[in-house]
Amino acid sequence: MPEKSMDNAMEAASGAHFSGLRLSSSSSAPSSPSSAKASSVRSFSPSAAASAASAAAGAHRQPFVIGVSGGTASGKTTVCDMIIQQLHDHRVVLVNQDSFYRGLTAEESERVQDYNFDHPDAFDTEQLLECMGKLKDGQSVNVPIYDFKNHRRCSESFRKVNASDVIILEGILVFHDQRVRDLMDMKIFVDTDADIRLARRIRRDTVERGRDVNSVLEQYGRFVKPAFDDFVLPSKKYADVIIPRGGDNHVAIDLIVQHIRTKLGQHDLCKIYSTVFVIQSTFQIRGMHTLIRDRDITTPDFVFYSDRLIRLVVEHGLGHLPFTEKQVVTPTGSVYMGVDFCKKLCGVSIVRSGESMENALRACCKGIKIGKILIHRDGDKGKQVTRRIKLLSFSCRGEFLSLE
Ligand SMILES: Nc1ncnc2c1ncn2[C@@H]1O[C@H](COP(=O)(O)OP(=O)(O)O)[C@@H](O)[C@H]1O
Ligand SMILES: Nc1ccn([C@@H]2O[C@H](COP(=O)(O)O)[C@@H](O)[C@H]2O)c(=O)n1
Repeated sequence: MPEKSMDNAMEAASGAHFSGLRLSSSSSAPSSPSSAKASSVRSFSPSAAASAASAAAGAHRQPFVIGVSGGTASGKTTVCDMIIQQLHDHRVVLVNQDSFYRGLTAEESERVQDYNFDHPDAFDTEQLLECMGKLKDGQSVNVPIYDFKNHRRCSESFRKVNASDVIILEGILVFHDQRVRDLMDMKIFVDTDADIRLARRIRRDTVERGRDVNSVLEQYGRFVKPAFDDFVLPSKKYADVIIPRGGDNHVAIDLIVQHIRTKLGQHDLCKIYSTVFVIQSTFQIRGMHTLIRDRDITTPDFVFYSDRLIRLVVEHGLGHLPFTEKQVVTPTGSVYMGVDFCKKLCGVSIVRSGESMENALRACCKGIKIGKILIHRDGDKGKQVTRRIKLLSFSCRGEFLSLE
């Protein structure tokens, strides 16, 4: 695995409360220097780097899917554009539910003023699901382009949408069908006053969609408002986040973007490196990370809280080691079906990097043998760096936990 990319990924995902560990099992002594830097605790194996690298190469990263719903002209598209703009360092694509409006029959086209474009049946939801499924699977898709002036899809042109880190699905009824909702990692409802929406709709439909004011008002009263009350508003309950005032609400959009960034960080890391485990953050953990980052902390406090954090990482790392089943008889005579720790466990700490973790490992594993590895870097800034590895006074067979 390219060491740098692993380090960078860790760094990017860390925030103030990240603790990572990478594991693999080995029964041979350490031999490869190439995987010797990156995380906090890991068992040492020459194959670890290779398997993680192949996981990185072959792994398909699941995109983060965001649904954005709300009434007509509430500002859904505007909010999506703002999110996309602020997530500029991620690949984000927008899919509009409008693209999946069904084509009208000749009869329907003749009496288009009687057609209800706000009813769930107006959309080809099966096609939408197929398209979203492909995108989630990492395939690119051709999305139809809808022509609002002529109420039909452009038959000869499509918009190619590539697989991406983030997929935003936007539309008045994207929360209506449970199968569509189930695709979403986050649901946003844009909540804008009905009068404002109607005013915007009149302006937009007359300027951009080739309508006259009368037809907009007629359609609004007959179909748009009733369907909003019957289908759109009831789907608001599925939203995780409700944004009042749409695109004017910069605070809400900032918070949403921050949340997506955090999710993408952890999401990516664990997907790319299948042997990376991220310890669940708690206020205790964040509190300790805050203390040790405070430049005014005293040395004894720094040591105390670092040790506590290290202990958590070591405990967590041990939890990923193999075990065997074991039964014991309790003092009251009942049988307890438990597990036994792995028998042969050794620690290897990287000199000047993992030694601070040795005490925690000793405290957790009675009598554990800990060896040391010295990694010597030759080379200068800007020049090629080679590493020489030296195993200092150690012999042990079994599971290795490397501390670095
Ligand atoms: N915060 C806003 N202030 C003023 N006009 C807005 C605002 N948000 C959207 N609009 C306008 O209202 C219309 C509908 O907005 P849009 O984002 O396309 O809504 P939706 O996608 O929900 O139909 C567009 O013409 C847009 O320029
Ligand atoms: N041929 C069509 C298709 C749809 N509409 C209206 O579009 C609205 C949904 O789009 P928004 O951008 O406003 O979310 C919906 O309310 C339909 O009435 C249309 O007028 N003609």
